[in-house]
Parts: sequence; C-alpha cells; structure tokens
Amino acid sequence: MSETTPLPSVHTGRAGPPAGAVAAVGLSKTYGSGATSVAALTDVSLQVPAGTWLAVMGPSGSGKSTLLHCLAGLERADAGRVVLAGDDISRASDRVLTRLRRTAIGFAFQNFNLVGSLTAAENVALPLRLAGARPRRAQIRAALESVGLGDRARHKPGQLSGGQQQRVALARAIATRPAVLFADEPTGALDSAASRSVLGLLRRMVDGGQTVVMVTHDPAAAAAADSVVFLLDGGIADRLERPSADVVAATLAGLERP
Ligand SMILES: Nc1ncnc2c1ncn2[C@@H]1O[C@H](COP(=O)(O)OP(=O)(O)OP(=O)(O)O)[C@@H](O)[C@H]1O
Repeated sequence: MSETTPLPSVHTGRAGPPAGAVAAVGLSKTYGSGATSVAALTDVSLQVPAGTWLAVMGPSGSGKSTLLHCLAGLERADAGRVVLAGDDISRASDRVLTRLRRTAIGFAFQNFNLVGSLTAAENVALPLRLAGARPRRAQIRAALESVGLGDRARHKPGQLSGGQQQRVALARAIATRPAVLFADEPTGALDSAASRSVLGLLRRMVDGGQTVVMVTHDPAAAAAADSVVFLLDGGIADRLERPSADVVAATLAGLERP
C-alpha cells in the first residue's frame, strides 16, 4: 500500500481525514503543596486546529511535558478545560479516556506505550486489533518500512534503541491514523538524515488531515511545524506561525537568557 492511499480512520470508521482539533482553556497545574509546591502551568490557553501541527518549546522546567500530558489526557489539570477530538476530557471518566486513547489519540514517546512482550509489528498492529480491525501484514510492513524499520519487524522494544522505539510508535500512528498524535522529542535520538525523514512523515500525516502536537528542543523540528508556542515558567511567552529555524533559535535563546 502506498503512503498516499487513504486508510480508514479508526476514530470515525470512515475513509478520509479524522477531525482532531485540540483546545486548552485556562489550564493550570501545580505539583506538591506548601513551600515546595511548583506551578507547572498557569492559565494556559491554546488552540490547535484539526490537520495542523503545533510545536511546544521552552527552557527546561518551563512546563512542556506537563502541557503535553494534560492535552493528551495522561494527567489532569487542576483548573481549566481540554477539548480533544470533540470530547471534553477535563472531567471525562477513565473509561472515556481509555476509549479515546484506543481510537483518537496516538503517542510517540520514548520508553512509553510500547508493549515489551510484543514485536515491533505486533505493537504497530495492536491498536487496530483493539479497535476490532484485522490489519493486513502488508499494511503493517509498509508502516514499518516508511520509518526505516522494515528489517526490525520481529524485534521487541527491548532489542531496539530509544530512537527506533520511537519510530515504532510513529509507524503505529501511520498505520492507525489517530486523529491527534502527541510526540515528545520525536527527533531527539535521531541523526540528521533520520530526523529529516521523521519530520517528512509527520508533515505527510498532517497533510492527510491528522493533528500533531509535539514537544521539541530542536529548532529545525519546530520550524517544520505550522506553529510554535514558547513556554516560560508555565505560561505562554510567545507564539510564532511558520517561523524559520533561525527565528525559533533566537526566540528560544531570548527566553533562556537569565
Ligand atoms: N511529578 C512532579 N512532581 C513535582 N514537580 C514536578 C513534577 N513534574 C514536573 N514538575 C515540575 O514542574 C515544572 C515543569 O516541569 P515539566 O516537566 O513540564 O517541564 P519541561 O519544560 O518539560 O522540562 P524539560 O525540558 O526539562 O523536560 C518543573 O519545575 C518541574 O520540576
């Protein structure tokens, strides 16, 4: 199957682009209490239209991972709302969150969300099977080949490098077409050629209607996205549309300056 062939969307069960807008309104999150409490997010609002790609940047400790986890329903914010692929997940039950994770959301995190006892191919096929589909072997192989892991289909996550594991997660997102893909440092463990190829894959997913929200420290990766939000001390310090890598790097340096 070619990469441009439309795959049925797991979310809608129909062919065509899934609708995966993400919106956060007034998100706040504090860890701990009393003198040691840390305000990780303070009144963060943002919109990611369906079929667009948002990069989240900021200095270490600025709240990027916390924001990604709250948007993906992995952590609950203390205040504010998250609407993901049409569902308000702020007060959703664990059952609803589990259904969303199986149908509408994909994750490409390192050391996360791959099943250690399954091969790369089985991991890629798992969400489709859980959704009741019967993925064809060629479909799974094509997804693994598109991330350069055609020869690792029978390897288990423990036999793969961190970057390869993340590419397995990307292959899974290619095969299952979640409405929204959350990625944490998708190019972090990759050399520049592999990095370009992953960014190209993400662009094709977005062009095909999927939404991508990605945390990155890499200005070149951020410049591949449609917009970039910059966090500082748990708040949004800046937002740029289609910036160059140089502008991203300069904006980040400005935030990191003491
Ligand atoms: N589980 C936790 N318990 C207590 N504090 C936490 C916890 N997780 C994060 N924090 C704090 O919240 C703030 C934001 O952390 P977060 O991991 O979201 O930042 P980040 O921008 O992703 O950082 P990095 O780039 O270093 O990964 C930091 O000050 C961090 O120390």
